[in-house]
Amino acid sequence: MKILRTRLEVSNAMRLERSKNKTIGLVPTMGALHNGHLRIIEKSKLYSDITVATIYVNPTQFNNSSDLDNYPRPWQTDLRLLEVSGVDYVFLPTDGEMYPQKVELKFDFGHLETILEGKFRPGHFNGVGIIVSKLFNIIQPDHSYFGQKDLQQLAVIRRLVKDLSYNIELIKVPTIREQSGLAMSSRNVRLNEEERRTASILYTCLTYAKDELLKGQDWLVVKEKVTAIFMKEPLSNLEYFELVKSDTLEMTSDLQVEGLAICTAAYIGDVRLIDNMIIN
Ligand SMILES: Nc1ncnc2c1ncn2[C@@H]1O[C@H](COP(=O)(O)OP(=O)(O)OP(=O)(O)O)[C@@H](O)[C@H]1O
Ligand SMILES: CC(C)(CO)[C@@H](O)C(=O)[O-]
Ligand code: BAL
Repeated sequence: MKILRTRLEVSNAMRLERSKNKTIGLVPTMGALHNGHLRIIEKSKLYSDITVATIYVNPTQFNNSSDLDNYPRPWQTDLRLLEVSGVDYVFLPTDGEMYPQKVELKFDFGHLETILEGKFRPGHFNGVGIIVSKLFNIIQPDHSYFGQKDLQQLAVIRRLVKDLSYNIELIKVPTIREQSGLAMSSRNVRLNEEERRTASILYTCLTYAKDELLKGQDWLVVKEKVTAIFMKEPLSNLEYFELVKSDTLEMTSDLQVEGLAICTAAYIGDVRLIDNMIIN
């Protein structure tokens, strides 16, 4: 595994691989790697000839400075995990390398900016759009891999690829969970034991709601019951629990729509977690 720290090192390495007719798979991450990331890398290794993982905690996508300060950064462990998982290259840039100057560019992702994560994390998707475009431009991958856990992020990036005519195939990897159902997430390391037990409430409510909807229960009734479950749990604070179209993320309450998902975000203690579940 080669560690690349500058844009120049990346473009030289990628030029070499392309001259050998290798396809390039990009796995963007913010580090603090877990089995969700490792599953994405496995998928890339199966489908792309060369796998490039990136580790960069992108400041422009954080709408909350204490979230940025507290984001875990166990780089040495991450590098060991990447080495063992057989990644070919890891790009580990500094802030100066990614942002040699302040970016004032603004994306407009339409309704995706005003609902769910877009609504609760103002500016977040603009920052994601900026960093993902930069990574696409620097690495120029054939394929890029993203987790289903960040379903709205995937919809944003799908739009970015279309709107900016990137010739990149996006590949979605299903959510990997702990035994309790809790979706693996780098922020889980900030949960204490009691919070970690409580955090499975997201998965429990998603599966409960899915079962109820599949039995034909009305969405608004289900949502009210789930809200009541969260209200009874003092360590939790529900931000949203919404039924959406899984490709565009538009909100709906129409169970006849094909391709539905439920998306949720909640604080457990002071850690904000997100999750989602495909319904049909
Ligand atoms: N449990 C998971 N299963 C599958 N993919 C995941 C999972 N968790 C994260 N990913 C994906 O890994 C990629 C990198 O995500 P990131 O480094 O932000 O990790 P994270 O666990 O989502 O961290 P956090 O949610 O705390 O920011 C993204 O495409 C994300 O969707
Ligand atoms: C795609 C990403 C690496 C961009 O910083 C981040 O949003 C993430 O880890 O999901
Ligand atoms: N995994 C999503 C990145 C973020 O929460 O900022």
